[in-house]
Amino acid sequence: MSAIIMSGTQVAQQADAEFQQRIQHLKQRQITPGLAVVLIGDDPASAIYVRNKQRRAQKLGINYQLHHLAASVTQAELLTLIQQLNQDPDVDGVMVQMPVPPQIDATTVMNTIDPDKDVDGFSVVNVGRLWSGESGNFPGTPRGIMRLLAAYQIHLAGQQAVVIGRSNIVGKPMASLLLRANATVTVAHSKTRNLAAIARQADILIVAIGQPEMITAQYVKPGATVIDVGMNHNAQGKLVGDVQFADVQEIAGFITPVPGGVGPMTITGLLDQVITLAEQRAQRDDH
Ligand SMILES: Nc1nc2c(c(=O)[nH]1)N[C@@H](CN(C=O)c1ccc(C(=O)N[C@@H](CCC(=O)O)C(=O)O)cc1)CN2
Repeated sequence: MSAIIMSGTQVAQQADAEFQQRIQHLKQRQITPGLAVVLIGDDPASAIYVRNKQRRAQKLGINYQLHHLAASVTQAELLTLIQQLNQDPDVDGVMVQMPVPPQIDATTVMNTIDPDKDVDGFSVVNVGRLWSGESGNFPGTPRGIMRLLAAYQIHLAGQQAVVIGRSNIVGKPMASLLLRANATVTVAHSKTRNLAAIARQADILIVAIGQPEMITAQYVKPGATVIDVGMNHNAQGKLVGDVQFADVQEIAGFITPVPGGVGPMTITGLLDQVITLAEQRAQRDDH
């Protein structure tokens, strides 16, 4: 039997309907959520992702600022811009699109963004909040995946979850959010031995390794939920995930497609976070 396909596109549309209502409430109180995105250089994939964010944010009535900087921008120039955005009362969330060019130290940049405007949740303050179970800003992709799992009523408590990939953007925060939802979590990576055997234990398998179509049916337990975070171009130039979709959909219970799976949910996770920050601003105004 073929897996149920988890449509990020559809769940993102449903989320936008909820976001519209939340934004309407804010606007009744003269507050418009504000998002500032900093894009450095001309990486074609980043340009597509930023355009997708802009389209959705503007459709919802979010005040969207794009700061497109030259690939040669200096670290000092970038930090000056971030400090200006930190001070701007109309900006609720600030993010710098990754990856950044080699002269930029991404860690310093992330930790220069005010933690309460760090909409990506990449700063050490928000990473600490995430792992210590506090509320804070958490990265968009794992947040979006949690919403997608909830939309398809995938039970998490007590389930075996295996996250393949240990990046700060996806793997580590994903593991933390699954742990917070009471899943039993294993994080595997490029040095993991017997990867297929470990992956086959998963009721929920999250794959974020950046290796086109590496995960075949032999890595998947029958009936498992498979979430593919990969976004790669294969030899024919086609956009594919880290999972061999045609092969794995024959064995999985649920599976995300690429495109139309995790990508739209990443933007949903981000927009949810921006609106939440604007709601917090409204609460502060009340006091
Ligand atoms: N500062 C950040 N940088 C990056 C993040 C992030 O969360 N914060 N994540 C990724 C890129 N990303 C968000 O920024 C992102 C990736 C993919 C999509 C998306 O809409 N994908 C579409 C396909 C798009 C295409 O045609 O290529 C889909 O999957 O359907 C949106 C955002 C790295 N950088």
